[in-house]
Amino acid sequence: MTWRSRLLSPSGIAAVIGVLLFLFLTIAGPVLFLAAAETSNVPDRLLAPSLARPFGTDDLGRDIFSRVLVAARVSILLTLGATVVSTIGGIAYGLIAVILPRHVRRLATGLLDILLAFPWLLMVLFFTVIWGASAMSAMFAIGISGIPFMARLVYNLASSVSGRDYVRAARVVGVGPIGILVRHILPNIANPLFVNAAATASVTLLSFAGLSFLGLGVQAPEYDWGRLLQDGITRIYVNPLAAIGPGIAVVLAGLVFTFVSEALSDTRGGGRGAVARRALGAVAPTRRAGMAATPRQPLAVGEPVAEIADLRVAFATADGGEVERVKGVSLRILPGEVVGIVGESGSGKSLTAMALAGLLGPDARIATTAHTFDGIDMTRPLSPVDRSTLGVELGMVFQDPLTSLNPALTIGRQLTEVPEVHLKMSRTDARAHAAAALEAVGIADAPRRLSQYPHQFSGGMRQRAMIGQALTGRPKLIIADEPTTALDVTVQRQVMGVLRRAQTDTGAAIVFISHDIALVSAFCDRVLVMKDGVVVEELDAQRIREDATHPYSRALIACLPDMTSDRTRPLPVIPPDVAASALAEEVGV
Ligand SMILES: Nc1ncnc2c1ncn2[C@@H]1O[C@H](COP(=O)(O)OP(=O)(O)OP(=O)(O)O)[C@@H](O)[C@H]1O
Repeated sequence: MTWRSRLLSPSGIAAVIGVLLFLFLTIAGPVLFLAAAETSNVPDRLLAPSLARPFGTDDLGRDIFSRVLVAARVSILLTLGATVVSTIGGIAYGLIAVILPRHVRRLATGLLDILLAFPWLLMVLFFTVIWGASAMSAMFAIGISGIPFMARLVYNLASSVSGRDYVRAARVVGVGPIGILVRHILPNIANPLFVNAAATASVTLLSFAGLSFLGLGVQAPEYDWGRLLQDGITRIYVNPLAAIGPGIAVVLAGLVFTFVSEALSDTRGGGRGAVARRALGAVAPTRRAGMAATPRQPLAVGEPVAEIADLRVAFATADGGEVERVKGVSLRILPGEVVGIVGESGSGKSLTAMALAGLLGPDARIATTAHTFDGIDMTRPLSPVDRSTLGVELGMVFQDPLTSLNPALTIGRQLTEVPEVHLKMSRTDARAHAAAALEAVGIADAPRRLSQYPHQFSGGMRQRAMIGQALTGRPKLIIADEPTTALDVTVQRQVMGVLRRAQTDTGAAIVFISHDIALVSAFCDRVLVMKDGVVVEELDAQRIREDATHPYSRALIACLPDMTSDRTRPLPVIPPDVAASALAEEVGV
């Protein structure tokens, strides 16, 4: 839903009217109503409600309605102040916790959990008692007591985003932790944070009213709605409106905060986009001292563009052990070569490809005897120059472009990153370059499309935009991890055509991962068949039917229908037990 349609919805209109009303009261209330609110007029004391004085007068003859209007400024400013304290504190704590090393992070989240288990109101009372009863100390007490809740929310949201493909991809091209947080994580969690902050504001308002009512908030002669409530409660049986009036103000302001929170929720590209735009300056390749760039030399004839030898990838198990998911895979990709990897789900295809790109997370335990990309030794810590080379020469196309394109940034912003940051182009040149890349993958009206967000693209267009992103550099290798699995057959053909054209235009090598052995053999030069973390067979793509000898490869091929297949019969399936025992014999695992 766009901002426009949100604002025109009933809750949007209510939010706008409410915000304008309370804004007016905050600015003009004390100017317009101060005289009636604060001038004592003893002959008029304790008057009953009337048209002229809707809530009656207090024991000094002051108009209670005017006092409620004047109190709006203090009540709302204190509420906003406390909300800002808890929001900023929570965002800072939550985001810093996400980038801490694992053990310190556990401590930080453990502390949060302890604070969250502690009753919130007790914490507020604790701080107000320590700092003394005043409006400011109440504001900080409420604000600080709200930090753990906000920090937990930020931490959870940021953790869920930090594992996304686009964050991993940003890491590999050298965006530092602060850049990742500000540019890729914060914009994607900003929307729920805004919503939560607005919703928290109504609770904060009630807390202020409560504290002032208890005599721990705003002190006389100052007054907010809570204090007025306290003054009126003593006469509740004589003049109920003296207490109900300030209560109505609290309820109305709370409703406005709730409407604002509803209007903020579910808007795309607005709140998040705004934060993203403000954050654009945060993109910078990480500079690490003491790391020499690998000297750049053209590849010798026959030298692979990427190579990984005896790759083993393991993960820790809950019982403290380790489970190996990739068991000694070796892969050598020559310039311009198209290599397919097929295998059942969980056979280790993606792990192998991610390891090749240096994109596996810190939870993966990786061992290799050699790992190079275009002459860069990937087993060493990479220098900023190496990372820049990777950003320009390595393209990734993932299965789900919705998780690999950053939803908070326009397509243009994402496609100009490599030309601007790594190819050092000016913003205008980078945009023209990105538009050309979009056109190269068959997206019409590219300049306009660059200003759109990923959700405004169809699935096939998003996938083509991902391929276009790879083309904005000078790709030597494109890793396409099941790029067509989520697409229907027609769109699948278009995307395969675009990938093929990208390969012939740039001369890049491609590693193409799929479950679909027919698709892989039609597209690739060579096919690796994987099962249970092992490459069980390597075949010439043109001759897989003739050359396949391994039982698992033969079983995969047997599942393919051909001109002689009886279409009235169900397709054969690979019996798991038979295949497993045959494999055990074959590969000795
Ligand atoms: N971060 C992780 N932690 C623990 N196990 C993991 C992790 N990532 C992958 N695995 C496991 O490693 C195995 C291989 O995963 P991988 O993603 O390479 O499979 P795949 O062959 O690409 O499968 P699919 O075709 O379904 O994507 C799977 O059993 C998976 O559960």
